[in-house]
Amino acid sequence: MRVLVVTAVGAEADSVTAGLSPGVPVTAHRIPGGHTLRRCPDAGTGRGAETETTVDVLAAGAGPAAAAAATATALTAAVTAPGTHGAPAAPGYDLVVSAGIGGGFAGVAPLGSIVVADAIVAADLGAETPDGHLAVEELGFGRSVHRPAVLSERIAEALDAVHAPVLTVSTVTGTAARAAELTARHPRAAAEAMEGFGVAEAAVRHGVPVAEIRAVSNAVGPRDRASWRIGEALEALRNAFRLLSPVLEEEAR
Ligand SMILES: O=C(O)c1cccc(C(=O)CC[C@H]2O[C@@H](n3cnc4c(=O)[nH]cnc43)[C@H](O)[C@@H]2O)c1
Repeated sequence: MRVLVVTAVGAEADSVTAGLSPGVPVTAHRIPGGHTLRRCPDAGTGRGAETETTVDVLAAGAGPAAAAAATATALTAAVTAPGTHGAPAAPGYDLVVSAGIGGGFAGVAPLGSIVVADAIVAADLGAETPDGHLAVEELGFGRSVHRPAVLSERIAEALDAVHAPVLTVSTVTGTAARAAELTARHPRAAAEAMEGFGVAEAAVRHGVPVAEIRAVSNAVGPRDRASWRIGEALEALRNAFRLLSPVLEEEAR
């Protein structure tokens, strides 16, 4: 099984690789666009396992556009032989995972908890009107929701995670009013982050199932950067990927 994990920043990618391949050196592979894939060989139980699970981890940059561009590049690179254009040369990825830290909605996802998306929602894609936000579906073009891989439910269970919608925003929520507006529009939302929908757009266009896993570093609401618990969230992310390993291995059988 081949899995691509896309984070925003290097610190998140470090947590993912540490959880998947503790103590095992990862190798670096350059792909177009100036990106580097960190390859975790034998992720999963590895060492003597019957099947091979290879996970590539990519720090794509922050925001949905950077995430979509880098994910599409990695997905294309996986099936394209060097020096050719469009010739399938290798089996591509079986799963793409958007992962990192995120904001948690009050009463649903506390600091340090893990959220696995049951919907990946572009919460600010649409139009603002005097009567409120209109999603692109209501405007008659595009889509604002991607449904994650069926495997997400199993992942949520294994990670003891909240299984609920994760919103993708281009601007981190910084007021109680904005948090309330998002909650009114998406009452089941558990977390917000900035990349999931971009990763999903690329994955869906390549026909690859997608999942999103977030470790909660801060509450969604009035901006208070001093209260962000990034270290704890990165540790929760590492543990989540430790728990994910056997799920991937089981899926590969
Ligand atoms: O400063 C650091 O050490 C550090 C380490 C790891 C990650 C960061 C980031 O700033 C990551 C940015 C990334 O985090 C997501 N995020 C986190 N909280 C929220 C939020 O409340 N609303 C939206 N996004 C959030 C987001 O995906 C960013 O790309 C720093």
